[in-house]
Amino acid sequence: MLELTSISKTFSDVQVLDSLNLSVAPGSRTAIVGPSGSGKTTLLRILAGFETPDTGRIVMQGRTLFDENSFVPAHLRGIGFVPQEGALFPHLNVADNIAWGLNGTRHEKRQRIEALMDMVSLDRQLATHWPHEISGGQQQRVALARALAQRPSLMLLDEPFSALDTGLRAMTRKATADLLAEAGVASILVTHDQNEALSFATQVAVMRAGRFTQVGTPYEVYTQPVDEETALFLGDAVILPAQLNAGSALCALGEVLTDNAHATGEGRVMMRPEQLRVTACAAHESPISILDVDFTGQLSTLTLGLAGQQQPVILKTVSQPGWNPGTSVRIDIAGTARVFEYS
Ligand SMILES: Nc1ncnc2c1ncn2[C@@H]1O[C@H](COP(=O)(O)OP(=O)(O)OP(=O)(O)O)[C@@H](O)[C@H]1O
Repeated sequence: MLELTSISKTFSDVQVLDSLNLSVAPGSRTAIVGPSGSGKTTLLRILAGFETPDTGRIVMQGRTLFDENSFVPAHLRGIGFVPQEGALFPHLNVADNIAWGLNGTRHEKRQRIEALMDMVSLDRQLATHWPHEISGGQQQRVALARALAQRPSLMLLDEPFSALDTGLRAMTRKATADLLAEAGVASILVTHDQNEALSFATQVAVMRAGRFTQVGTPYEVYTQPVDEETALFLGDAVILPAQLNAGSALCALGEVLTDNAHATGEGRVMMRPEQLRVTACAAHESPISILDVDFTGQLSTLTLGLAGQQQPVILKTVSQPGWNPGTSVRIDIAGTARVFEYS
């Protein structure tokens, strides 16, 4: 439903977006994730029509929103926008915030406001409350209802959950994803939180310095990241030098199957912590030992000394009894390791 082609943008000689391409399917949820300053908000503002790209083309549902000859202004794009922290009008109550920009008679507006409040699971009694009288999660729902009031085909969400605390954040995120799915509205969420991106989206676009380094399903980008930086950005990873041998590799943790049947020679392999099972064993059974344990409850961070490797391996994993500095451990690897750069 949305096609971006070769979108570039420069601010005072600094290239902020560099030839971006992206397809968004009808009713799908895309997350754009990347470190601060990578250009996520600029892209969202370009899509909304608040900013103009230098070059490129934006087509939504067969209609060209931007190219060298055309520019459709923000209010005619049929795109909803939920900014960071909701940005409600403080001098309007909840109902008037939602009704902002709605046409129709008083009665029609009232019915629509109630339907929208039901849609985002807001108690109708809150209609007369002021933004400062409701919680952060409720404010986000009002902002969402206000954006949905325009019946958009596409919803843009700019870090909309960042001000909420962890539990409420996950709940609001899930409710928003469900709601958009039910309404059949495609959405693009911008976030620097990789867990949020993986959990919200059906498609994740990883952004770095104005480029998409990878676009794929959450599972693809997490398990098959294109490079080490992307791997580490999306979650914890153990990355080790290895001797590759067409489908397997020998690294400091032992022999491991790889996802690359062709790679041979020197290279590097990546494993996610959940692939590694650490079991205490007798000293003669393994050359790997625990140098340090940081117990934080469900998870512990282990610093492991590996024979033949100067750098210790840091591994965050589910806590087990009997882990102490000096304990020898065996590591069993599940699944395949991802191969990076090989000669
Ligand atoms: N109007 C502007 N004028 C000049 N530079 C700008 C403007 N808007 C953004 N930039 C610059 O463009 C770069 C990308 O900014 P952008 O806000 O898009 O990044 P971001 O990935 O959304 O970051 P964050 O996660 O911190 O919000 C930054 O270096 C920023 O300083």
